[in-house]
Amino acid sequence: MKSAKSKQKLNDMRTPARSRQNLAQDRDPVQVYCRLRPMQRDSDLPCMKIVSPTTVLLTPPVTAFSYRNESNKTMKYIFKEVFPPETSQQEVFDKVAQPLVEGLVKGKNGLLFTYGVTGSGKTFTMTGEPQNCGILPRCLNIIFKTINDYQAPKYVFKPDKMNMFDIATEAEAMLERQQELHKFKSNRKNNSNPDLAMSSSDVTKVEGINEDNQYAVFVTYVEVYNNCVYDLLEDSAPSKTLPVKLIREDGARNMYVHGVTEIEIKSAEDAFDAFYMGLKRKRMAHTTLNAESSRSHSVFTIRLVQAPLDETGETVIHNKKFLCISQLSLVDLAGSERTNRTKNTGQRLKEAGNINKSLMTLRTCLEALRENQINGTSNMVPYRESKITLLFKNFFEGEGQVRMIICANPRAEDYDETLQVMRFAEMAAEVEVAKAQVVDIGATIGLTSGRRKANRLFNIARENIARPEAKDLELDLGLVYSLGPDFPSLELNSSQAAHIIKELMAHLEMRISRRESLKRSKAIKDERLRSELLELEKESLEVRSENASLRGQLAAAERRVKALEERLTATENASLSHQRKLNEMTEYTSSLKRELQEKDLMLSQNKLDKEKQKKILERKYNHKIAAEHEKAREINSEKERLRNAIEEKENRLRIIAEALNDRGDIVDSYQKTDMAAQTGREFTPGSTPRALPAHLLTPFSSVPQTRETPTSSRRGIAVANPRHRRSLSADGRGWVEHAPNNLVPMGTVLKPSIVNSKVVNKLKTVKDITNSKTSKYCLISQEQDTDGELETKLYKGDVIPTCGGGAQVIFNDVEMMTQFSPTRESQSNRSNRQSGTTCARHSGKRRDTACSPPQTPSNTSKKQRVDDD
Ligand SMILES: Nc1ncnc2c1ncn2[C@@H]1O[C@H](COP(=O)(O)OP(=O)(O)OP(=O)(O)O)[C@@H](O)[C@H]1O
Repeated sequence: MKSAKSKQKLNDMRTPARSRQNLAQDRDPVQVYCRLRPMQRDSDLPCMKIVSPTTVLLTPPVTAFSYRNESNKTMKYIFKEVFPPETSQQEVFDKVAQPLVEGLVKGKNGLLFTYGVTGSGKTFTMTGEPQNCGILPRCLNIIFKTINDYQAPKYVFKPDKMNMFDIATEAEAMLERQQELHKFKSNRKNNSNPDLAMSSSDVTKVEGINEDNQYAVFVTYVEVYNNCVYDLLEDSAPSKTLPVKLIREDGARNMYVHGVTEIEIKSAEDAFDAFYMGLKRKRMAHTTLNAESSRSHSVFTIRLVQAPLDETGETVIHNKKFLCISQLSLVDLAGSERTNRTKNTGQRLKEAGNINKSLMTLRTCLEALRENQINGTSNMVPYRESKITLLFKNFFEGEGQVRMIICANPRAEDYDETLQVMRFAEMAAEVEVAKAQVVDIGATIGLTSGRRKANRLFNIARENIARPEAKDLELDLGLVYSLGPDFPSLELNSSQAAHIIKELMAHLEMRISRRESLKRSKAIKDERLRSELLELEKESLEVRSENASLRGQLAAAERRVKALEERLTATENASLSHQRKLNEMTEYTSSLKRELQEKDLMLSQNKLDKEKQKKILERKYNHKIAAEHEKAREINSEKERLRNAIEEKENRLRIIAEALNDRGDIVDSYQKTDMAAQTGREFTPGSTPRALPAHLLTPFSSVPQTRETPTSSRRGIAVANPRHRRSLSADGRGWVEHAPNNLVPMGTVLKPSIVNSKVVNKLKTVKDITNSKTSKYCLISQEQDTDGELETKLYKGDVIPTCGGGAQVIFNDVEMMTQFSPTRESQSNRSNRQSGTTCARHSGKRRDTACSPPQTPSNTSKKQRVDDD
């Protein structure tokens, strides 16, 4: 029984180039070469110059975009080697690709890709032209030249569709070969392009092949077009669209194209057939820059399967664990291009976008790898963002050799794109890849080397012995089972009979003893053989039972794998649709974001406008408030002034009232006389009294009392003097007289006469009060008192505009006019008087009513002004 350690060792040997995250391993940088193509026209100006076998200078022409935008310096780029335009295809192959083929044969993985601007010679370098073939045909030629003598019969190794290989028995392989022969005869297709093939005499072998192994070559050819993988070797009608293939990870964490057609190739010609068939399917499109431009990345992969021969050196060991699979991927990347220069539109523009995006992802991946390697970080490398990088993942994370040929067109016209390519190359050269280890599996499992050679010699010898002319050959067969030389002559003659018999006896004795010893040896060997056979039988039984249980496990595992595969396919489909949805949502989100940004912009603009308006309004408001304050101050000072005036008047009135009380009886006669004297006629009802002294006619009068006049209130009231109308009613400001409809007409001089007023019976709209003309408000009401006398009240106030645009009325005056019937007995001490009208004004809390007894005839109204606070 093998230990787990030795099993692991075998596993490692089986896949020498599988991914291993052993960072401590030796590493090699990605080797970057540069190949300049010849100039197309004599008139073309160059922008590149080779200054040494490893260095080129890149000088910006004045027409270049970068000339204007960046410092127009000449840049120096160093490569592993720079190939001038005159370098032959063979030279490029020898320097770049042959070491990769050597590695392939020794079991190492290799990746070679051509990178450059469209039309720079990538396809020329990779594929070449008729009679001047490129790297790919040369690789195929040299591989077959090298392994030709060591190839396994066809169909011994069979792809298991999961990136691994099964080993068939010789009989199974033969059956398949016969079936293929039958099929081949019935529908033979010729895909080959003789021009692409090379004469095998031109080719040399590579060194380092292990002669104790058997080899088989398999090829796949896929293209990555618009970030989808297509199988170019798929057996389908050329007119049919190829299905998209998925990239998966196998058990050893290697990426592979699931379900890709992997063709076993037995000669370089077969390989060209396959390649040419794929080439025909490759999408080509015309662009303005290059008439035969590749619109997709194409990946041609050569897988070399090798298995050690058994100890006889005759057949391979039928154990998958001992298989060594190495691959060489030759990648012709689509050209990077500036879309505005190619003038592509529609589908071509989309292709260009996808090409540039995948190249950008390749660049990003290499940058991330380099960062991780330099800084010891383990940042995620975005392999999954593009199919081409996902497919290359193993090369960068596992072991192997990665080489890149930067193809450049030295003409000045291409400078801007070439500059980007050079920067990419500079960066890629700093990425390191782990070195692959070479392992001889046969030696590891205890097989001696030279088995194939020994077997060949043995076969030659056997053939030679079988030949008739070989009977004379003296063969040293070593220790063989023989009883010795032939019997001596048995012819007896008398003279020598005794001697002959003696000789014969000796010979027989020798033969007998020899036979005995051979019998003993045979018995020992029989015994040994028996025991070995028993041992083998036992082992065989164990193996058979183990085999049976393994078969059961395998069947279960296969069922599981199938179920998992189905689930995986479903998940991948779902993932694809999710990815599509995600893309749509991302697009939608970004459009929403754009909208949001626009709205944000508008909002901030509005906000700014509003803030501006707010500031203007604030300024206006502050002015208004200041004006209001000013007005309030004015009103207060006016109030103060009026209060003082009222107090003064009150004092005077008090004095007058006191005087009137004291001299009540004098007044009548004095008044009559005085009035008669002034008017020169009799006082009649309805006439206007005019002759009262000025200081008594009005409380506002400032005329001093020069002579002794009675200070009776009766004398002081300007009952009939129209000049002494109530000042507030006649101040000429805009009034609103708000009076009921059915106001009893007074028709006397005491009727409130308010100039510049507007009479309304009903306040219909706010504008009745809130307008620029109205500043005073007077509400008139009439009612009968308990004695049935008519009482008219005038509530007066100031109309003050409010901040909100309305108005408030501050009542500050009440004027009352009461009509006394001449026939009614007054309860007061003036009850003997016939009739009269009193007038009172109220304001604030204090109500100070003083009704003078009527001095005038009954139809004359009498007005008295009582000023309050
Ligand atoms: N080193 C060279 N020597 C001679 N001719 C060359 C060389 N390199 C390129 N050419 C010619 O230039 C033309 C364009 O080359 P090619 O098709 O290889 O470009 P490309 O980089 O593969 O373009 P694309 O990316 O568009 O496929 C071809 O006709 C080819 O023959």
